[in-house]
Amino acid sequence: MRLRPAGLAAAGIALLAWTALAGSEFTVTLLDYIGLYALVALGLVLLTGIGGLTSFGQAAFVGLGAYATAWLTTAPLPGWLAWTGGSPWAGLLLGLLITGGVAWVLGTVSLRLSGHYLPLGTIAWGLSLYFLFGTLGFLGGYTGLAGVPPLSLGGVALAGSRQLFWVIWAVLLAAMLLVGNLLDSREGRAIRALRGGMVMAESMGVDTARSRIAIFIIAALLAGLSGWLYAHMQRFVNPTPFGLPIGIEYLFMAVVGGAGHVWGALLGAGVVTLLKQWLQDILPRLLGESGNFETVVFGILLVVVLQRAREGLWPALAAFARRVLPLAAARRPIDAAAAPLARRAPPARGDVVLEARGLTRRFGGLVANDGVSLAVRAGEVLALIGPNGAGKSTLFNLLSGVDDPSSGRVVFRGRDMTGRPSRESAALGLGRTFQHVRLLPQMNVLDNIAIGAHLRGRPGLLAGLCGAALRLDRAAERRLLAEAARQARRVGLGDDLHAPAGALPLGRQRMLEIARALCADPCLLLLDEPAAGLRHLEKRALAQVLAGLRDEGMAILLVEHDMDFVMGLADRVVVLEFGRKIAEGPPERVQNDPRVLEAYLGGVE
Ligand SMILES: Nc1ncnc2c1ncn2[C@@H]1O[C@H](COP(=O)(O)OP(=O)(O)OP(=O)(O)O)[C@@H](O)[C@H]1O
Repeated sequence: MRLRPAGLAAAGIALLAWTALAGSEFTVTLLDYIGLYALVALGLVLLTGIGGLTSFGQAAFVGLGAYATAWLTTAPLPGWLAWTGGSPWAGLLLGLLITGGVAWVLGTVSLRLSGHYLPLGTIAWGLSLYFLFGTLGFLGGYTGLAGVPPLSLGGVALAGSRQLFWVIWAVLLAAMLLVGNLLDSREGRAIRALRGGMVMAESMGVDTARSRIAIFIIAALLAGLSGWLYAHMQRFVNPTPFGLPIGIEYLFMAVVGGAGHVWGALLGAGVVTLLKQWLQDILPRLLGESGNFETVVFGILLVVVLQRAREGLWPALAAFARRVLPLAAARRPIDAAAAPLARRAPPARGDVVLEARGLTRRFGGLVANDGVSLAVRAGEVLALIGPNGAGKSTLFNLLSGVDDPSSGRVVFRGRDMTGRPSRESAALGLGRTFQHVRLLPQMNVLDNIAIGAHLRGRPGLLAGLCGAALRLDRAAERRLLAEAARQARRVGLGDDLHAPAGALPLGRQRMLEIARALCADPCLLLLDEPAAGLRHLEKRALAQVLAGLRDEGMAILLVEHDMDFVMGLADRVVVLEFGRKIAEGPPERVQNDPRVLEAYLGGVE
């Protein structure tokens, strides 16, 4: 008999409940702290491990949640808040509102930063909020606010750690369930796509700025929720637990546990909290003097984890469990009977789909594209060729909305798309692949392909996030996955649906990118060197797929260096040299054009 992961989780929860009932006061208090820390680490899993945005400032959001409720429940309230009666539940509402609002403002400002500037930005506001907590008189300065009342449910005060245990862990498990649901959805794929790079995500139609803000706010709300529980557990708040060192510790928990996995948050919080406790006991005894030696050990451990198990402990633990336990594979069934997704009205064969009108792109003094014009029609394959550095990739970026021309216009399906973001072209039916494949290697083939269908399931962001978290999106999700499976089969990936995309050989990864583009129901495909790195048979299969798509009326523009591939497939060829178009026409004519031979061979006798 095979064990189901959900069964294992239920056994773990039962063990936890038993520990809470039978364990000592000390053990239960430790479990309470693990639960509180895991809530914050869960936000970091979403934000950092999955969304790729590193934050050192989460402790400050915990502080906002804690101070909001501590103030509301202890201070003399102004008239407009009198209706709350100083209730902890109103404190929760206020805390979440303040945390969400501050996160929205900070996110709007700091998520514009990229690379290492973003973590530096989070350190800056993490420090600022910490000092703000200590400076504001009505928050009690560095002494803090005392006399915070306990939570009460149905008239029963939850004053002890044993009673609070049930609340903390119920909140944590519910949050883990909701975040897990969210990640297993259309919005979740969009969030995961952020890690594959903004260019890829935007090309699939994801509004990356909105998705980044959304996960930033969700992570902050989870931290604020933890702060609320913390304040009513401690019954006292001061700034110390909300400073930068604790912010770093939260990140440490997520990284150690496995920042890319929901369960990694719990594992990391558990391991770090227990280890810290143990080290604080044992190190002073071993060394014969007191001090924060555990911090030194944590620093060393972090280096070891980053070197030896960069993905954290959870993937290693899961792999071990798969080896020793008869675990059932978690495969989502594909509902072949799911209603097909709606399709866009295709352009008539022969209609101009995409036009470049006098495109020029200058990089300083270098003119990478110089007044290039071309048109791609429905039902044809147009190949863009030219020696290295001729300006093909630059033109591709202009046509797909990744870059803006210095002058000239891009017209797609009759609309001027010059200067518009690539997701708007994607919405109009432009699908693309990349010169260097961009996919999510850990995610399976099916989900990678389904990212392409992002714009074909269309609830707004908030409805999408809530619907996914509450599993209200299952019917739509079945249709998206059925479509992804259909496209996978179309390019010959039908047997690889559940394999991690990173495990495929390069040729099949390129096919995956084509299936992902097809999943968007495009009328134009831009393929950047699709045959690069493919073996002979793979190239033949690719040519067959592309010829089939052309016969269905697809417009295809491809950049390619492999001349046999181009000449066998293309209906027309455009040749660039030094950024200028030097020839255009059917393959046989272009092949014999003296200017083309000159460009490629450096002259003809
Ligand atoms: N972001 C940039 N900044 C400065 N110069 C650039 C930039 N992108 C491209 N270039 C320059 O523009 C010219 C055209 O480059 P591009 O990559 O478009 O050529 P290509 O035909 O795609 O070459 P390859 O076949 O080698 O990929 C090159 O001289 C390149 O160095």
